[in-house]
Amino acid sequence: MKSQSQEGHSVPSKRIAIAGLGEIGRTVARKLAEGLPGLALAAVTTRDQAKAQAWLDREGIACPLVALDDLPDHADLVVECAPAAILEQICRPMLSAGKQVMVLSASALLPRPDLIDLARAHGGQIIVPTGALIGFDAVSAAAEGTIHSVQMVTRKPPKGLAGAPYLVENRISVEGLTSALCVFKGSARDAAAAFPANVNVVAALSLAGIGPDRTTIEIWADPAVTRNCHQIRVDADSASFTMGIENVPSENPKTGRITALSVIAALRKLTSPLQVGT
Ligand SMILES: NC(=O)C1=CN([C@@H]2O[C@H](COP(=O)(O)OP(=O)(O)OC[C@H]3O[C@@H](n4cnc5c(N)ncnc54)[C@H](O)[C@@H]3O)[C@@H](O)[C@H]2O)C=CC1
Ligand SMILES: O=C([O-])CC(=O)C(=O)O
Repeated sequence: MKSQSQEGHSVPSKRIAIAGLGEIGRTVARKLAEGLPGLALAAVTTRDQAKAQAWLDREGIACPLVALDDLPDHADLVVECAPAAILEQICRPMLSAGKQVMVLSASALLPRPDLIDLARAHGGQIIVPTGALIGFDAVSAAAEGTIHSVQMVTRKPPKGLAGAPYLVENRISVEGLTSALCVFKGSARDAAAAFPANVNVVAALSLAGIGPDRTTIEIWADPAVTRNCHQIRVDADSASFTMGIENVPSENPKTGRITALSVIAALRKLTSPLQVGT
């Protein structure tokens, strides 16, 4: 696969595969198929092959469907946008082959620091995009100095939290709420285990800043909000700042629409002659 450089030379494209053709995967696949400079959609891996093939045909996208283990043969970078449960299956073969994985299921990364060791040992790389959050530029800059605290408050419409393991195990119902209910307060590490598909954002934030044990979060099920709202307060020796984002939910109520766009922006940066932001 080749693409044209600005001088008109033909240069090999970076081959991108997508693992998980759901809300994020479909948007990213569409964009790659339309064209992103220096990047080529090289493969897709998904659970339901027939459904995925039907979608690719409808979209007019020609792209092989491959098995998880075969991803390293097809791609230089895999965008992991699949259920957290298969993070390891996606990362291990790619990282062992010295390749890159863009990880969206950041919650599943926290209990698996060995994947970072694997990347280090083989010259691979895990990239965690800002995803549904904001301000990792400032947080990672502040982390070069001393960050005293990172506190986050998340408010989601109840259906954006329904079914989370912590709610099920503790028999906390968020159905029919008439006022906001604080369903969790604790560390990013515990939140990621308790709400693995709902607050990947705090896992990613903790990796950008002071780690999963010192980053704290409150999670509210709030019937008064229609968006996935995140407020962050950082206190550091270089700056104090507060940041907020109100994400429009996608067809998957747990996932903000901006997430796939963050992936596309991060992919674009990989080959861009101009990079803005940390
Ligand atoms: N870091 C962040 O800011 C954010 C992370 N996320 C996370 O990103 C991931 C993807 O999110 P969505 O696209 O909204 O989820 P989704 O549920 O819409 O899509 C996941 C897709 O993976 C597919 N899948 C299931 N088993 C598979 C397998 N064995 N192999 C390949 N594909 C398989 C499913 O069929 C589905 O199409 C989730 O883990 C989600 O929690 C979501 C939003 C923000
Ligand atoms: O972090 C997540 O998994 C999703 C999220 O909160 C959002 O999209 O706003």
